Amino acid sequence: MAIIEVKDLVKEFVVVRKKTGLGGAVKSLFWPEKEIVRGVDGLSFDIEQGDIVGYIGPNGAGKSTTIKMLTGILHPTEGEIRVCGMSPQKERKAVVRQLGVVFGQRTQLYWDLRLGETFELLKRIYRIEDKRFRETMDILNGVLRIQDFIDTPVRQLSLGQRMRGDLAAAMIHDPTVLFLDEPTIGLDADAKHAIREFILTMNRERRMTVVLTTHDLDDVELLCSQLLVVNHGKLVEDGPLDAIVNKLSPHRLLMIELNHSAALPDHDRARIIRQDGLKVWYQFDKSAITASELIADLSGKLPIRDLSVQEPDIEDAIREVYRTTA
Ligand SMILES: Nc1ncnc2c1ncn2[C@@H]1O[C@H](COP(=O)(O)OP(=O)(O)OP(=O)(O)O)[C@@H](O)[C@H]1O
Repeated sequence: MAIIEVKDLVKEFVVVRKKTGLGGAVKSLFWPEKEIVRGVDGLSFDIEQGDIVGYIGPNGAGKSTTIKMLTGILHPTEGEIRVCGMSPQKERKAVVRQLGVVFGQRTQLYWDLRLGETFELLKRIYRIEDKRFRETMDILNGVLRIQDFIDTPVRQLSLGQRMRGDLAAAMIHDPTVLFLDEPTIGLDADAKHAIREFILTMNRERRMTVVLTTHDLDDVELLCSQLLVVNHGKLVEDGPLDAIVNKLSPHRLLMIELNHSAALPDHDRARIIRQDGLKVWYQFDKSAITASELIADLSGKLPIRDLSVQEPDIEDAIREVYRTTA
């Protein structure tokens, strides 16, 4: 079942073009030159319940604008949105009750409260039963280790602790969909690991749908079952990461190191693209032959000392999507 449905979504912003110089500034004041910028330009997609979806694109692609419309903060210029079957604009309160939202760059915690007090406050605001609250806190403690700093005032938390606190706070009311905007930005390896584990755990244990905006392709690779790639406000790719990478880079490389020099056999579904001393590289199309079939074919004909299969670089593939849709 699609938990998020987006159809022909458009968001336009009216911006005033400032003119240079004093005369220009006066002109802009009295005769502002307005221009319409399309932050989101006809997006349509569905997100299924229980998926972890990477919503990615270069700077200015329209990611934050989309998330703001999905969470009811901004009103679309055109198009339709359904989140959990409701309109985030018309039924904002009911939709918000189903959502957890975390922006990596901004905290939603109460600066002057201790972290634990914040959780208690949220428990009361959302009227969460004691038992459910304790269960949620147990899961959160297990993955995010918030017990270590639960009595620390929010203003004294490090960035990594604060982010763990923000994620935990977004979970207290047991949301159906979690929106995460750059959740690992600026964090060390340990904190990133904890946050990724947290996302996977909540998705597994509570079947939570996660929409993740990130520039960190490790997040995408480690977490996302589906990708939506946007550029200039338009959807340019939609599908699993593997499928997108395969489409853009269908070739794989098999590197073989020989024990001693030997005649190199040709293969009808692979071709030699490089040779360096006792090393040789065969390029093959994954859809035509698997790596193990190719290795089996070559192993009887070549004195193989070592081998490795080289997968295409994900960063190169994504950069290629951005470049070709720029
Ligand atoms: N309030 C606004 N007023 C005018 N233009 C805006 C406004 N908000 C966004 N835009 C424009 O809409 C486009 C999309 O911006 P958005 O912030 O959604 O991009 P993004 O993909 O989130 O970028 P980033 O990765 O840099 O955060 C940009 O051209 C931006 O300048």
